[in-house]
Amino acid sequence: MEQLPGGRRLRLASSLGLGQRCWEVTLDEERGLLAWRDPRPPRRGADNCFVPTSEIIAVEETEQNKKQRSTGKWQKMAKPHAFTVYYVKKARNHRWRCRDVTFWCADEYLCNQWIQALKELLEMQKCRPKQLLVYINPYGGKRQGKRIYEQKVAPLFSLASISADVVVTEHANHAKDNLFEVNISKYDGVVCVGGDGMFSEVMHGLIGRMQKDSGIDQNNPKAPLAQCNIRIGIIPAGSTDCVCYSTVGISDPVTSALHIIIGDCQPLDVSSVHHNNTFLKYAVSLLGYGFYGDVLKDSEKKRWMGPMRYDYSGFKTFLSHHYYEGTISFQPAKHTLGSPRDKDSCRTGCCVCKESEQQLAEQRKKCGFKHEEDEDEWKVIKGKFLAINVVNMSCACPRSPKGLSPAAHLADGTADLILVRKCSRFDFLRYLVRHTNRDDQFDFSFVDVYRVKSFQFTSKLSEDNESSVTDIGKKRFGQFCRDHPACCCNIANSTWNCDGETLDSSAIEVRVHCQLMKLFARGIEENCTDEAAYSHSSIEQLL
Ligand SMILES: Nc1ncnc2c1ncn2[C@@H]1O[C@H](COP(=O)(O)OP(=O)(O)OP(=O)(O)O)[C@@H](O)[C@H]1O
Ligand SMILES: CCCCCCCCCCCCC/C=C/[C@@H](O)[C@H](CO)NC(=O)CCCCC
Ligand SMILES: [Ca+2]
Repeated sequence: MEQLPGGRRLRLASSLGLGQRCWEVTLDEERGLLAWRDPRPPRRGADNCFVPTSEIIAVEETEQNKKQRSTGKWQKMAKPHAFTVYYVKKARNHRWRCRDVTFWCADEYLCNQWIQALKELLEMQKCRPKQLLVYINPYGGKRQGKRIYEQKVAPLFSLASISADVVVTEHANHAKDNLFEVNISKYDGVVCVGGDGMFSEVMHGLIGRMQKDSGIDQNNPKAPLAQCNIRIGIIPAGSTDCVCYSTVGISDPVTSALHIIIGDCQPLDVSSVHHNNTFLKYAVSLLGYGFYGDVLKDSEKKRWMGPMRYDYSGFKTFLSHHYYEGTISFQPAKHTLGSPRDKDSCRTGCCVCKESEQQLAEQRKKCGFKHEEDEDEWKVIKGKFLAINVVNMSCACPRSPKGLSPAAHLADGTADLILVRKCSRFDFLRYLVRHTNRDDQFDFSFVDVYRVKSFQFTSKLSEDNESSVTDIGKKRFGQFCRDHPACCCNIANSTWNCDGETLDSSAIEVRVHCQLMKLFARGIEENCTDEAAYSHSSIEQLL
């Protein structure tokens, strides 16, 4: 074993037993890799194996009578001194699994040396959580939250020596209210088991608590908000699971649990939504008026259908083909790199998001948390819209694998504003189908997209009501289109879909807060399988 001057281990290399043969096993702290290689000349199927030390989940001394994971049979081990390393194995489509490998050592001293070196390495990973607060929504999605946590997640947390205080929610807002009361400093993170609605609850609890503790008035739409540094982990068990899918690349409970265990960190933009100087909600994925608002409103009555309710209400809303009149004002994002029509998407280590992080740090240095007057120009658009979507992230989900705005960034301080103007049913269907395939969904004459940092909307109905509150005729005719009774123009307002929750007001004011919170995630990885991420030559070098 080589030593660093301070006595710290740099490289541990031994010949250890694995299966029926001896393998060369190397732990290189400097390169952050554990690798094992069959020293015999390569043959088909035989391979070098390696795992980044940051992706080791646990190391355990192996009991002499070890139950073999693969066969489930009890097998008396031939050699008495062994240790097992549990690690992340990256499979296709961003799916992660926990795998283990058991190495046999010639003597107890060598075995302990390896266990100690690996345990010290794990101790050095300071970003890993030790104590978590877990909220489970037993009624989200297919109502499997409790089972998913108990069978798939809790065993992994205990393997990684993470302790968890678990709350199974008894009613809506249970988690949110609870977060205002708990001793939050006790925890290294909060985990929600459920869908986007459950995530939204936990996020509101944490951001709200943070503002309360910092004396910030959430009702002031211009107030700079205090960043929330405690990370949230999402174990997907909902109907859409858009936040999980867009930040991890898959909606899979085991994958998410492993991102939590290894302590990943992904900053996330959050939009604040206000009406008349009153705080309404925060949003991280979709703020949708028109189509997505109407789908949500209809689907809420059909919760008993589970995730299928969105297909049913989506179809119904599509047939109704309502459009809505209103005025949109927005401030275009000027200081960020990138545009919604970019071909490249936000990926792990995204340079657009990094640039925004630097700008944010500089701005904080310059004016702290003081509000800086924003003089940037506003653009105004009036029109008739089938859908108005404001997305802080791509909104990729299993129904729409590249999302509503494939090039939107998770942490650049901007949102993409997508305006779908009145068009034929056939054209709207063509647009919706492009949510599900690779074609450019902005390449339509009736679709416009802008990257914005703030946004306002007023419906024609509320403008009319405000400008002529005494016009009794208008009020009496309420919901009907007097000019064209057979058309799809809806004099009633639509509803805002805010991350899957409805908003009470149609007139809203939205501001994007750059990187207001953090998730246990790393964004979507470009080369997601181990084989793609590490070239064989770099492993050859190590061994
Ligand atoms: N015990 C509970 N009883 C009833 N409602 C609850 C309970 N716990 C949480 N909720 C509420 O249920 C709502 C929906 O939950 P969740 O987001 O987990 O599932 P979903 O709506 O099926 O999935 P998605 O949001 O991904 O479409 C949340 O807004 C949350 O506030
Ligand atoms: C003929 C083919 C048409 C196919 C159209 C498929 C379009 C799917 C796009 C899905 C976009 C989801 C955006 C995310 C929204 C979430 O914040 C929200 C809460 O979970 N989910 C919905 O509102 C649920 C919205 C579900 C809409 C159907
Ligand atoms: Ca963004």
